[in-house]
Amino acid sequence: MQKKDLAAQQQIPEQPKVDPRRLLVGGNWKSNGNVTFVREMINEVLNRMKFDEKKVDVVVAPIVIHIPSAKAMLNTNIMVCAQNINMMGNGAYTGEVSAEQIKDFGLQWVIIGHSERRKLFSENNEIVAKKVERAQDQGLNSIVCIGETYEEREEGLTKDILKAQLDAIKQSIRDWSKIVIAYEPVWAIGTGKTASSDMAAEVHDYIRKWVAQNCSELISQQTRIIYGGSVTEKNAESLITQKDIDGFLVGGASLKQTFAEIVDIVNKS
Ligand SMILES: O=C[C@H](O)COP(=O)(O)O
Repeated sequence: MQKKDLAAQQQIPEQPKVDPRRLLVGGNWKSNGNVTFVREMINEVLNRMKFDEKKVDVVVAPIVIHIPSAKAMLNTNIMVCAQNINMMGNGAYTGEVSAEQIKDFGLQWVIIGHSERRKLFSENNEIVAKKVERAQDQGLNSIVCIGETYEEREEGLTKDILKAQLDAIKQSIRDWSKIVIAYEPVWAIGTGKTASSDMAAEVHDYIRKWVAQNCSELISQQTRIIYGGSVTEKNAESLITQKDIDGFLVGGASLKQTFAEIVDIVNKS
């Protein structure tokens, strides 16, 4: 019997088509919080949020020892994300967590190349590229962070820096459906200085064009490019209404009730 006939006979419902460019809001908790924070934030904020999960993906990234309890406590429509993976895999690498272990634990998401890791832990473009390769090998969804410093922007180097960061990861990516690019201008992270919506729109347009030129027009239209850098409930609307901004990676505001307000704004956009 043909598959089609079998499906009709068994009345198998058609799988809903997921928009590859559905919106995404990530909460990056960085190295914040304790056991009580995780429990209260999840029970009192995250699990009370209402959003259309076909329209918006919501992920939260706790520190690694909080991942198991967060995963157990969170409603199923909110996914847990690792903040980092190593570039080597399993082995004698004290203190490191591999992409294999993240996948084995049942996570699907990881943040790679955050500017804090680039700056404080000397992760250069080559290391970021290796980590992206590891994540791709394990089929993990990667939120790959790129962005320029204040000095680089002042010197008019923003696009050169972004191009170098994107060029570096290009060879590591075999499956673009597992890649989200997070544009996070370093000068806007944790400073209260957000890129204006025009400024962010211009950079997101540049990134999308880079994807079109280096991969394909179709992939560029299906790739999520999110913004991060002092996103709050006050600026979220003006940013999310830009055509090339597909969501946010939120730091400070993801540690409180404001995260739910940001998710709500994105959900209603
Ligand atoms: O990963 C998140 C970004 O670093 C943004 O952090 P922020 O919202 O505290 O500026």
